[in-house]
Amino acid sequence: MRLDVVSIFPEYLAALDLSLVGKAAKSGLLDVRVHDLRDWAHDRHRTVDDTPAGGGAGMVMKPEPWGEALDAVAPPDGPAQPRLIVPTPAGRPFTQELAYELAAEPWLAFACGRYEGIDARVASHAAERMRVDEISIGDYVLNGGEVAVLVIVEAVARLLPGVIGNPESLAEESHSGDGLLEYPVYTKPPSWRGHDVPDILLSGNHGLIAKWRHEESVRRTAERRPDLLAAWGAAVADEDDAVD
Ligand SMILES: NCc1ccc(-c2ccccc2)nc1
Repeated sequence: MRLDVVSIFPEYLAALDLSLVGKAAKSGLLDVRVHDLRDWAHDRHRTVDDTPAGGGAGMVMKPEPWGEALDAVAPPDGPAQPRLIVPTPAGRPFTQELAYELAAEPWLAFACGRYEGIDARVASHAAERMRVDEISIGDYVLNGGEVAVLVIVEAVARLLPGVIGNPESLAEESHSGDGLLEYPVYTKPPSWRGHDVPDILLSGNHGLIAKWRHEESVRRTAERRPDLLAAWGAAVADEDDAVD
């Protein structure tokens, strides 16, 4: 997979050289290219923003540098086009399902907005030649899209074959397998500062351990994410109906 990121703070994306994503890049599983939007701002001050049309507070990112940047990253007459991801509070929610969808793409490009956002014509013009997804990683406002890109890239990269050591661990995670939150995990020592590992986990009875873990997932989901529990309950009911 090729990943391009365009930002006015390219150094923010240095984290992509670390850990899991960094290893995937070094092993050739990922081809990560970070670009400075100001390389396509040609005035003396390399200006990338201007006042909002219609007035209002803050500044908006100008379309011209973005248009040139996207043309340079993904030439319009090129053999292929990337799927363009634009992190924004106004986007559709980023989910594990969408992470799997993006992990199947050969080429992703990320546009990191700053200020009040990017002139809307950048996305609509790009959509004339590439798929454009405006994506939100949650209902809060950041100062820019870079942090969201790090979140999306990590969630996607770890799904790529060969990136994480044990693919089996993907199945038991929260938001992956059965739609419930993950059960609590423990390791040694059996007792630590007066807190003990639940006895069942030391019993060696794998059937009872699996039952306890499922019950803990259901308990946690009910406590923290009743929305997910409702969806899980409906899915289980559908499965039961299908079997009947
Ligand atoms: N859903 C998280 C998120 C993503 C992007 C932004 C953002 C803020 C300012 C400018 C451009 C993007 N804020 C929140």
